[in-house]
Amino acid sequence: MPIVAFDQVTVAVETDQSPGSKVLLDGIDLRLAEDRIGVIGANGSGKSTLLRLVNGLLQPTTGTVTVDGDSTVSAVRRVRRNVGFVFTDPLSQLVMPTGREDVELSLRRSVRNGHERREKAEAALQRLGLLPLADQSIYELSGGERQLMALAAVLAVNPSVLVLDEPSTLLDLRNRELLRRTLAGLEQQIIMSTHDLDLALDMDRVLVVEGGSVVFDGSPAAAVAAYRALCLAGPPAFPSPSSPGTVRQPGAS
Ligand SMILES: Nc1ncnc2c1ncn2[C@@H]1O[C@H](COP(=O)(O)OP(=O)(O)OP(=O)(O)O)[C@@H](O)[C@H]1O
Repeated sequence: MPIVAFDQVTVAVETDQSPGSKVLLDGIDLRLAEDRIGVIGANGSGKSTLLRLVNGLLQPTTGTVTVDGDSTVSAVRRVRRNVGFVFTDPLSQLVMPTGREDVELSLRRSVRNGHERREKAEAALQRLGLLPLADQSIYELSGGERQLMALAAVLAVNPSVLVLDEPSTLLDLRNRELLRRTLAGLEQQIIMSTHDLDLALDMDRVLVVEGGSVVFDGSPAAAVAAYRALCLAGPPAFPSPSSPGTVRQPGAS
């Protein structure tokens, strides 16, 4: 598996509301080498910000993020070839009139031959049961259908790391199960944020993000318990340090 490493990462931005800098992430030190990594946490805790660092969509203010040793700043092109990113909102990703055209577009750089490209696009659509919808306008698809279409476009290029930002938000139960089965069958390393705690339990390792810090890092069951405690009882109701996994205090490096 690839290794995604965060070394002393902070992200800070300036906004009209905070002319100094607003810290979105602080003290992130991670070495992600497992096949399936989940990221959970409350709204606005910093999950998307963390994920966007992995393929260089966002650059750290301080510290470094690397994917198999490639910096997301100095080697961003190589990182982007290796890391596929699926956005929460499929309309921020799907730019062509139909899903088929979108999948073919994403293959344009890696597959020069038009016939081969069409075949690969067909296979990617087939894998997610999307062939019947492939030639329909993106705007005529339901939100969930679009979400699967965006996943198909990213999977078509076979990235070695797949980053998914809340991929099941728009999916019904049947399509959520299709997503689970599809993800389970992939050889890629997966890093996924989700509010769906069942999906989180499918992972090998789960990070809990709160207030821009990773406050728990460990097994899925322990992480979900930590997150529930955090939400329901309020901080600092984390599991005791003897629980499986690592409890981290916000801001600690
Ligand atoms: N460019 C930006 N400028 C200012 N604030 C930002 C910026 N990007 C994100 N934020 C803020 O940073 C915090 C974390 O945002 P982020 O999108 O990472 O949260 P999240 O955990 O993914 O939330 P959700 O579960 O609601 O999707 C939020 O308070 C958000 O408003």
